[in-house]
Parts: sequence; C-alpha cells; structure tokens
Amino acid sequence: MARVELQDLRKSYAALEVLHGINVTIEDGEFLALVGPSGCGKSTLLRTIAGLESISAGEIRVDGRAINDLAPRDRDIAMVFQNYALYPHMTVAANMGFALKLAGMPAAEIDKRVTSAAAILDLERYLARKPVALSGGQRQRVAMGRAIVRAPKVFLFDEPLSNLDAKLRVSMRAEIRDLQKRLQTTTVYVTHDQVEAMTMADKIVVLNGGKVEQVGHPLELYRKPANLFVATFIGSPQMNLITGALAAGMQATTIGVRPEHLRVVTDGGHGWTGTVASAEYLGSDTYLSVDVPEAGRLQVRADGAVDLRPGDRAVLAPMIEHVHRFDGNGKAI
Ligand SMILES: Nc1ncnc2c1ncn2[C@@H]1O[C@H](COP(=O)(O)OP(=O)(O)OP(=O)(O)O)[C@@H](O)[C@H]1O
Repeated sequence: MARVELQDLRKSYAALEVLHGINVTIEDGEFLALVGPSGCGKSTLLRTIAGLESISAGEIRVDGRAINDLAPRDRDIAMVFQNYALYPHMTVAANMGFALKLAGMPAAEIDKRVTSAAAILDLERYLARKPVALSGGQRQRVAMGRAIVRAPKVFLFDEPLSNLDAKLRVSMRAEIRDLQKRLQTTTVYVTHDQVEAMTMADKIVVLNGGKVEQVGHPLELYRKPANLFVATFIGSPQMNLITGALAAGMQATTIGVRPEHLRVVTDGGHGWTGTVASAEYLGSDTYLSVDVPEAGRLQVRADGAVDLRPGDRAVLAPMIEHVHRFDGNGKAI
C-alpha cells in the first residue's frame, strides 16, 4: 500500500508545456480516476508516474519518498495498458510470470504467485493457453494478472477497457473495482469515459488542457461542480445551460439545470413553457427535448409515466434547490 503525492508537476515536450503544475494526492488504498477530454494530458500524467516519461518540474512522492529519478522498474508500480501488450508466443502463465522471471525470482515462487493471481482472476483453466485463444475480457484479466503477481505499491491503468464491447466493459468495471477493493492497492485509472470514472472511483480528478479543474468524490463533482467545464463534463445527458434574462433573474451569467431536475408540470402550475421537439420512451424514464423560447432547447429526464409527444406543449419547473449558478468566468457561485 502507498500514498502517492504529485506536487507542482510540469511536463513539456520541447517548447510545448502539456502539464501545467498538477497537485494531487492519492491516499493509501484509494482508487483515483483521471478523466478529461482527448489530449488533456491524462496519459502523459500516468506515464510520468510510471517513469515512462520524465517530468520537467515538480516532484512525485510515494510514501514521502521522491521517485522522480528512479527507473520505472525500481518504482514498484505496475501499469496495465489499453492494448494489454501480451506476448503472443507465451502462454498465459508465462505472460503473467514474465516480469518476475526477469527480476530473477525463483521458479517455485513465480509459480505460487501466478497460481494465486489466476485464482483471483478466474483464469486457472486458461494458464496453458496462448493469448490468441482468449476472449477480450480474458486477455484483459491476464494483463491485470501480470500487474497483480508483482504485488506492487501502485496500480496504473491506461483506458484498460476501451477495446471491449459495451456489455463486457460494464462487467469488467465491476470486476476491476472489486479486485482493487480486495487488494487495497492504491490505483490511478485513466479514462475519457465519465460514467466509468463515476462508477469506479473513490476520487475523480478532472483534467482539462493540462490543468486540474476539480478533485473530489464522484457525487461531489456531480452535485457541486466548481465550474462550467466540470458541470458539463460530468453527467449524461449533459446539464442544461441557460443564459440571458432567466439567468440574470437569479443573479448569474449562466444557470445550469440537470435533466432530472426539470419537473414536468401536469397540475396547471407555473413554469417555463415550451414545445416538445422529441421524446425517447425508455419505460422507466422518458427523455424529452423541449424548446423553451427564453431558454433554448432543454433536455428533460421525466418519469416514464409522463406521456408527452412531439408537438405537445410542456411546462417545466426547475427544482430551485438544484439550480447551479455560474459567473462570467464560468466559476460556480
Ligand atoms: N511525445 C510527444 N511529443 C509531443 N507532444 C506530445 C507527446 N505525447 C503527447 N503529446 C501532447 O501532449 C498532450 C497530452 O497528450 P496525452 O496523450 O497525455 O492526452 P490524453 O488526455 O491521454 O489524450 P487521449 O484521451 O486522446 O489519449 C497532447 O496535446 C499531445 O499532443
């Protein structure tokens, strides 16, 4: 187990700085997700922790000790890649034990660790197979097995599920999450998928353009986004943003209302009046797009019992206690 501290971390490629002073602490045993749009620096940050990239300034500490200048193999950190990077000519067992063999560990000890990791990952039946004879999910588990056998202080995951189909991705999320909780190994997990981050992480770091926008528990980011970027990045469908007179009436430049916080008024009460542009009926919920003249097109997550059709008039009442207010700089008020 380990506590990881990133302090004033900067990274430049030639004259181009891509990480602009990152300050984040990952507590002992914590599962931290790094999210952000493509190109924001997630992979670069992860690779600096692994030691695959040098840093230009700042410090990386594990349990208080600076590791900036240590070679990757001396950091006691194991990384699981998106493309698994399995050796095709080796069996599952050989793939899992390879790093230990390189490190000169006795064969009997390697065997013991591989067997134990295979049991944890439900891979016992596949130990003699080559990667080509495995499913995508099984390959992903072998890649994790390779990290587990090393019993590292820290796990790093770089978009490990992005090559899997949607259904498998959902089940693997839970598997990785359960495994991490069982092993209690400090983990940094990179994804561009905010739902993955929300469902897996103890703590989320939202990165944008090489800077940290916000750090917090998934629900904290959802309920109290610090700015417009986080407000619109976290949550699906996205938060509705409204400017103009409706916002000014609440002393804000922009107000934000999540789709589930717009109530469809059916009892003749007051609200914002608009016309239903489209409707998706999921049974439990109905997703509506409603054109409201003074607010624009609003996304609404209504109860499945609401039966509105395109062209119908809809009255929407925002739940005032859930309305977010932002100033002219996009900062939450
Ligand atoms: N070796 C390199 N030389 C120059 N620029 C680089 C290099 N590697 C990455 N970059 C730049 O650094 C920035 C961050 O890249 P990075 O791969 O960390 O982003 P990311 O958030 O992981 O993106 P994605 O989600 O698309 O993988 C990008 O602007 C990228 O073009």
